[in-house]
Amino acid sequence: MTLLSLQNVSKSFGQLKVADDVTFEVPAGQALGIIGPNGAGKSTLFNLITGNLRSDAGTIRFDRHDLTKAPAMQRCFAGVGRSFQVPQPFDNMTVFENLLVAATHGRKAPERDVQADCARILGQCGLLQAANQPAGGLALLQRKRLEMARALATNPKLLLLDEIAGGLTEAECLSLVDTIRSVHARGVTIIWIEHVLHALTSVVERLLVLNFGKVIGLGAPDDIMNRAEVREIYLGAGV
Ligand SMILES: Nc1ncnc2c1ncn2[C@@H]1O[C@H](COP(=O)(O)OP(=O)(O)OP(=O)(O)O)[C@@H](O)[C@H]1O
Repeated sequence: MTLLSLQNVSKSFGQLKVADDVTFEVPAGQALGIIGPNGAGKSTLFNLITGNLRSDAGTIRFDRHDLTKAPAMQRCFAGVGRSFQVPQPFDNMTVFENLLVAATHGRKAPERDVQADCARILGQCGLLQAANQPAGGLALLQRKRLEMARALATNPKLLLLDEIAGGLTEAECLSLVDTIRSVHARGVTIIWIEHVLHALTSVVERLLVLNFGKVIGLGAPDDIMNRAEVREIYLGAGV
């Protein structure tokens, strides 16, 4: 079953076309990676899927519903969850309280109904020890984990991860990859924008390449990375 489908989606900022006739589908249960140079329009694509930005043209369908014109909150209720490139937790709240806020608002559910699930998500994301610490005191890896945990607290069918491995050491990155794998193994569909390629390709089943807002490749990671056009655009001429 197709969970997410974009048909001919376009978006411009003035003269700059950041999504150019983008069409692709993501089957339920799959993990898709998105790569492309800086400024290619990757985060903008997430903003179009989540409703933080409205597309100029095209159709966005999710879980059999047309969400093209739906506001961000409605898409969250429908099951679209996301992490942001720069984590922005509520610094003065504890880690657990951060999850409760995401769960109660993201699911429209009373606190008593989401507490147990928030505790489970803390465990899954390796944050149980930090549950009662203020989020503002967390180191980068834990902030990234909290960013993902907050998205999971909304109970998403589709989880969008925006450069969640950026800035981590190799060991931190590998531990985060393990967590992402465990989330995927529970059946959550994932779209992951990432520059850390080895982390990305160790999780995703397909790669989509964006350049100047256009999809220039979509397929198995090995096939995509072996294409001359992709290597030139993404890794630099002559690679
Ligand atoms: N709200 C906005 N108004 C005007 N231009 C914008 C806006 N948001 C993004 N842009 C521009 O759109 C282009 C695509 O930005 P976007 O953040 O989607 O790229 P990206 O592929 O995610 O890049 P990176 O890998 O550096 O995160 C960039 O040139 C950016 O400066």
